[in-house]
Amino acid sequence: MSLIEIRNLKVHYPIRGGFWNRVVDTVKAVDGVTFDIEAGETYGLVGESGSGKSTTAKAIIGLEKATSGTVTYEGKNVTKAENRRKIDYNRDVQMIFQDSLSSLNPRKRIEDIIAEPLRNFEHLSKDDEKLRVLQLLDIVGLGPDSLYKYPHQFSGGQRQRIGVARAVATHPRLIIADEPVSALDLSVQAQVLNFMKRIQREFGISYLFISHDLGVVRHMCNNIAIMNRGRIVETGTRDDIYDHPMHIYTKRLLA
Ligand SMILES: Nc1ncnc2c1ncn2[C@@H]1O[C@H](COP(=O)(O)OP(=O)(O)OP(=O)(O)O)[C@@H](O)[C@H]1O
Repeated sequence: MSLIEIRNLKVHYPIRGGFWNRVVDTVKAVDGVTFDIEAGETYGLVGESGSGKSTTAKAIIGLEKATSGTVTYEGKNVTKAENRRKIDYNRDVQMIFQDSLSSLNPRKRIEDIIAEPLRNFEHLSKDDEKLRVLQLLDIVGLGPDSLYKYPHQFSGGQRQRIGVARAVATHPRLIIADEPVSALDLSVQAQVLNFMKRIQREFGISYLFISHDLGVVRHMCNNIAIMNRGRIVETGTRDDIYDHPMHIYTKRLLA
């Protein structure tokens, strides 16, 4: 059994228009996507802008409703919100976003931002909570003086580390990282990616790693799926995809 199994997942958006506001068309953002992620691996989801990567991620974590298909986590069907609530899914599966400035609440101090998932899922005393937040900051290489600062007081790379600290706060099994380094300078990208790898080794986390950047994916991922127009057109190991691409779309991406 894999950690998570995605089967024939579809997310279709109705487009409404005209005087009666009827459904005039549908956007098939995700149109029948199937893949598995094993415990401890980094699974890459690659494709151009608009191919449906983010929508796939949101449907897996429950930010977007699946039109059809299933998501099975440790053998349990978590496609519906009520089933996700029954097990620890919302604690076990966390997300890191591309744009840390808009995904971190600008009015909250770093202490509160990182403590938020702890407050939702664990009921720690004030002292224990602060200790955990300090440990998490330390893990991502930030000092105790960060506690009382606000997101805008950090660089993009530091903010991404704060996003990583928040994501690992509840000891998740899977982190969905949607273009986690795309907004960063090359030198800072490497730093954040190496952090993510270290945390993966230390905590035994799996990643669903979403990117349009094939260099970054090659550095990070064991298995890769290539997405185009809402569908997966090719899957394989890193070597399969980079050394022997089969699909014309994959060849084009690599070129
Ligand atoms: N709420 C929505 N309503 C209608 N269409 C949507 C909605 N969200 C996404 N789409 C469309 O679904 C398609 C897939 O979008 P998605 O954001 O998943 O792609 P992506 O591969 O993640 O691209 P990017 O890297 O640019 O975010 C796009 O054509 C997009 O315009």
